[in-house]
Amino acid sequence: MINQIYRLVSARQFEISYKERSITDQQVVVRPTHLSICAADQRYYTGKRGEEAMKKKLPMALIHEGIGEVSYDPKNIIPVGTRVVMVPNMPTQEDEFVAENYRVGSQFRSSGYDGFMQDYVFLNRDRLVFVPDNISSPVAAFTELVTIATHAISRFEKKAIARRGSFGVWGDGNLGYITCLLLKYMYPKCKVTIFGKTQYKLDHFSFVDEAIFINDIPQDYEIDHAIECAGGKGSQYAIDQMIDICKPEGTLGLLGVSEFPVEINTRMVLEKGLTLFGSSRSGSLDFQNTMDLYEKHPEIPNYLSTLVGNITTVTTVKDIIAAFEEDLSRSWGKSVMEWKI
Ligand SMILES: NC(=O)C1=CN([C@@H]2O[C@H](COP(=O)(O)OP(=O)(O)OC[C@H]3O[C@@H](n4cnc5c(N)ncnc54)[C@H](OP(=O)(O)O)[C@@H]3O)[C@@H](O)[C@H]2O)C=CC1
Ligand SMILES: O=C(CO)[C@H](O)[C@H](O)COP(=O)(O)O
Ligand SMILES: [Zn+2]
Repeated sequence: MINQIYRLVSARQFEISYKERSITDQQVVVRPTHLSICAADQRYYTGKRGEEAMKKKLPMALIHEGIGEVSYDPKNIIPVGTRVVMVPNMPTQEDEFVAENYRVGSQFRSSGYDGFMQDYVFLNRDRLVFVPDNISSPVAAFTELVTIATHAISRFEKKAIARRGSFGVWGDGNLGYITCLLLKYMYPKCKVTIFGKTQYKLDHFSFVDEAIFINDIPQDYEIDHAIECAGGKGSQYAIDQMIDICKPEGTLGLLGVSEFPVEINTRMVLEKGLTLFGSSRSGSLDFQNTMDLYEKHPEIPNYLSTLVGNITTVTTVKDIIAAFEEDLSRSWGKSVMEWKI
């Protein structure tokens, strides 16, 4: 069959490519239905990803957050129409020690490999996760972003000292919201504090124990552990504060992506014996764990619906551009494309 792929060719410009795909018994064919825009897609769309990366990775279909409906399973196992989340990471080799999203050979859709902006996506069976009926499609669309927090918390669990009294999360946006929410459900006895910049954004974090403005942190304030979800230029400022107020032997998770290297106060990292860990992307297991968490705590997807910012129906390339532009102009929530092209 001929598949249509909607590729970014340069900043703010998409072109349709036609690719011949043969149907094999190895891959399930999925028709995307709801695609959600990530900050990483926006860095490519606006050209902020940097000249070298743009040159190396484009043309490329964007989007690595999305769900779809199974349109063909060569083994006839998954019924046509089944709603599935698509896992964007594609490992190419096994490693018993290194998680699939950190393996050198792994390929990630919308970062050097075509993302989900296609008529049909061909996926290995282990790259599909079923969506429970009670999860709305717009919320399910950004499951991948939720798995980023699931994955980071699972890494935290392996690295941190046993004290789990309090967490601080920096970044009053999508990832900060999700991370605070998961921490509240996974560590119900712990105090979770969001550190942010903007009152109306902080107002959304109704479930946290405390919200603090980054310019107004009380003197001698302390937390056990911290997670950075700010990204960009805000990362350095956030990491600085995290190092300052984290107790000795605390653990700092770094999730925000920055195009430029950031300075870190290593003297204080050493003095306090802090553990800093980076966490990027996620794997199939994180998707399944996230769905299990939704089933165990149906309040989580309810809270996540607060993040559905805008839904654009996409039937043309012009609509794709409109969705990306609208997303740039919005300061709260996720933008979802209802994929009807
Ligand atoms: N590690 C991974 O695998 C992944 C990383 N990311 C990255 O995580 C970051 C956040 O993504 P997302 O939540 O979607 O983006 P958002 O823009 O929704 O959130 C970032 C928020 O952090 C705020 N902020 C900026 N500086 C600070 C600071 N010093 N302290 C506290 N808050 C601050 C921003 O405010 P304002 O806008 O007013 O500056 C904004 O509200 C991005 O860099 C993104 O690329 C996303 C997905 C996966
Ligand atoms: O959003 C992400 C995962 O959900 C990552 O930030 C993204 O994969 C980074 O990719 P790139 O190196 O292409 O900017
Ligand atoms: Zn992303």
